[in-house]
Amino acid sequence: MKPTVGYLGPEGTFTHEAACQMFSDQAVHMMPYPTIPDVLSAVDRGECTHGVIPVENAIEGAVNLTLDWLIHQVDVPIVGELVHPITQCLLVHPAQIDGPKEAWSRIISHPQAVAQCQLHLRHHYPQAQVEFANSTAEAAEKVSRHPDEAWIAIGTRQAAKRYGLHILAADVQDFQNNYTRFIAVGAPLPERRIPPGQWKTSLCVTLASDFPGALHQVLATFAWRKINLTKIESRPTKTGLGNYYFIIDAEMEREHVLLKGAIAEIEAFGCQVRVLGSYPCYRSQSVQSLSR
Ligand SMILES: O=C(O)C(=O)C[C@]1(C(=O)O)C=C[C@@H](O)C=C1
Repeated sequence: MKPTVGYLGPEGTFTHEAACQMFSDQAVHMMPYPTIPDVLSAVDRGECTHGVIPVENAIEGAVNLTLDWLIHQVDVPIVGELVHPITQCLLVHPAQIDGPKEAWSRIISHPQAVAQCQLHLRHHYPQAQVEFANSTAEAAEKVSRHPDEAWIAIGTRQAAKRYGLHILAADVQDFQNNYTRFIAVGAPLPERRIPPGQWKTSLCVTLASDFPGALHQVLATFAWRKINLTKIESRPTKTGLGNYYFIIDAEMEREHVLLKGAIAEIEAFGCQVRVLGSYPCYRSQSVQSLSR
């Protein structure tokens, strides 16, 4: 049976681009879901073998919804990562392109996309109201259904094609080098033709309470073994003010003797460690040929 890959849809999202890249070497069934929790729940209850969701953006930082759902709501391992370039485009209905710049009344997109372009939007469209959507492609699809409205969606070039929209401006994010890290969750990823750039293990560490210097101690455990950490993020445990988990990404396989030793040492001084996944990391090749 073909693997089923759930992703944050509809077709034409950045997540869709990332999912097509991750599974470009094999026949899979692509299944769009309207929200990140829907993707994760579908994998958790076995409706999909895999799920692809965003986890971190170079401009806006962590996608908290993804982290919180992985920690609190589901038990699905991270099995792969893809770093994918993000080019934000302003997409409008072809019936509206001749109007004056001041006439654009609404800008619709995913909150992450709006945040990545906020300076551009303030400068060029200060009059426009912002409306949030579940994804950039959902916004594009909405604009396509309203030919009489002077609305702008922020999204992908692929969404312009799929929903018959005109690209008013491309590359409108406020900073160049805009990349998003996407993760695959669920069953192990089939081997890809291109070798991974690196291997990471994501850990969720709960510090021992009333232990001065606990975080320092945790970090020292990695430092003296020379284990490279690529990210550390704190998220509330949701049990009270000031209580946090630390999500730590280490550049090493879970089975490596040094990482096993580090985890054992952290647990020995009273902290809890949950392995969220140990996985290969890839970079996007090209986003031109996305046809699934
Ligand atoms: O809405 C989309 O197109 C998505 O894939 C979501 C998402 C995100 O949540 O970060 C993905 C990449 C971009 O950073 C903007 C939006």
